[in-house]
Amino acid sequence: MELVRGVHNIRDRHRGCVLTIGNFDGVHLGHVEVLNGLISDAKRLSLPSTVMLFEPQPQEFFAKDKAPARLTRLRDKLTLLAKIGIDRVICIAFNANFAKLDPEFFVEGILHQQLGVKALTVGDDFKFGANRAGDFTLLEEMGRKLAFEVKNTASFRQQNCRVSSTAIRTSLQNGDFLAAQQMLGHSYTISGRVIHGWKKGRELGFPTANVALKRQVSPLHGVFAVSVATTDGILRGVANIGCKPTLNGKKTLLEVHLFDFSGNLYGKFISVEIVKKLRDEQKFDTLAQLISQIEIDVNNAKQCFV
Ligand SMILES: Cc1cc2nc3c(=O)[nH]c(=O)nc-3n(C[C@H](O)[C@H](O)[C@H](O)COP(=O)(O)O)c2cc1C
Ligand SMILES: Nc1ncnc2c1ncn2[C@@H]1O[C@H](COP(=O)(O)OP(=O)(O)O)[C@@H](O)[C@H]1O
Repeated sequence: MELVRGVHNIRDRHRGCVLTIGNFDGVHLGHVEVLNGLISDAKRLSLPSTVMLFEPQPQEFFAKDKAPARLTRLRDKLTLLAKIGIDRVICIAFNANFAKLDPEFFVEGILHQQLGVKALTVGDDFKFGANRAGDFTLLEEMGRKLAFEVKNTASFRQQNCRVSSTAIRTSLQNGDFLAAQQMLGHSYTISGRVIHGWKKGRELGFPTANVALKRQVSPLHGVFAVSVATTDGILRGVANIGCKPTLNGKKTLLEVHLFDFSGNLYGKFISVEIVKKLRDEQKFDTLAQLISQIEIDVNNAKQCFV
């Protein structure tokens, strides 16, 4: 799969494609439905299936810290899109200039002239351009004028509910990982590089691999049983997503203590699959109390895997 970063990197050889546009946060089953339609159109027209996505996601650009927590960071979106069989991703830097683009210019200048779109698929609620003034009706009109097909995909539903990133976040927040997994079509994982922490974990007897959450502010908080993909294979463990109030921490981190492991993970990329919530994070009066509780957490997490 080819990745094109930014409008300025679109070249003549990218002209002629079948396109869909969106955030694809989670790359859930609703997205997969759209993407499979895109791939079959691409085959029919013998053109590359192309996904245009935005980084940061527009809501993150506008609402900053108040934007909803992300389900998947760009790297994981790209892995999932490649697995589905998408040929090309165009990742647009969503900034103040892009947000100001006139909807007609976006369609005529970028989609038509630069990308030579022959078929465009968008979700049923797609809005675009300055003030979200562009909509499906405008796309249809411009498609007729500029000779490209326009398709609107109906909502993908499960048990009478529309599968959406919001519904998945809600399931995760309610601790219903099974429902989240059913909507995602894959398990919920948080991934990232292991960074240095306060080196307190080893003193407490529970070293923890710390993952910075960056854009993927977690929709989850608390202590969880986890299954972790590392370069040493799949390992099990227990994780805390929180700011460690007992040590007066401020920043939310994902910290994982792996069972039966004593290697060095700094700088390595790990994917943490959340299996079950064990409890909420707590502020303890003493470190001894925290250690006793983590011992209980370890036992409870191990029970999840028997
Ligand atoms: C299973 C588990 C549960 C934890 N629960 C809490 C908690 O309830 N409250 C808290 O303040 N810190 C909690 N922590 C975080 C520890 O305080 C933290 O791992 C420790 O301070 C080490 O930090 P470091 O990796 O930066 O050295 C937990 C850690 C783990 C592994
Ligand atoms: N069982 C284990 N689980 C997690 N990390 C481990 C384990 N054993 C060793 N490590 C290593 O130790 C580091 C964590 O030790 P810790 O004292 O908590 O330091 P830090 O505060 O930098 O995270 C991890 O990043 C990893 O490289």
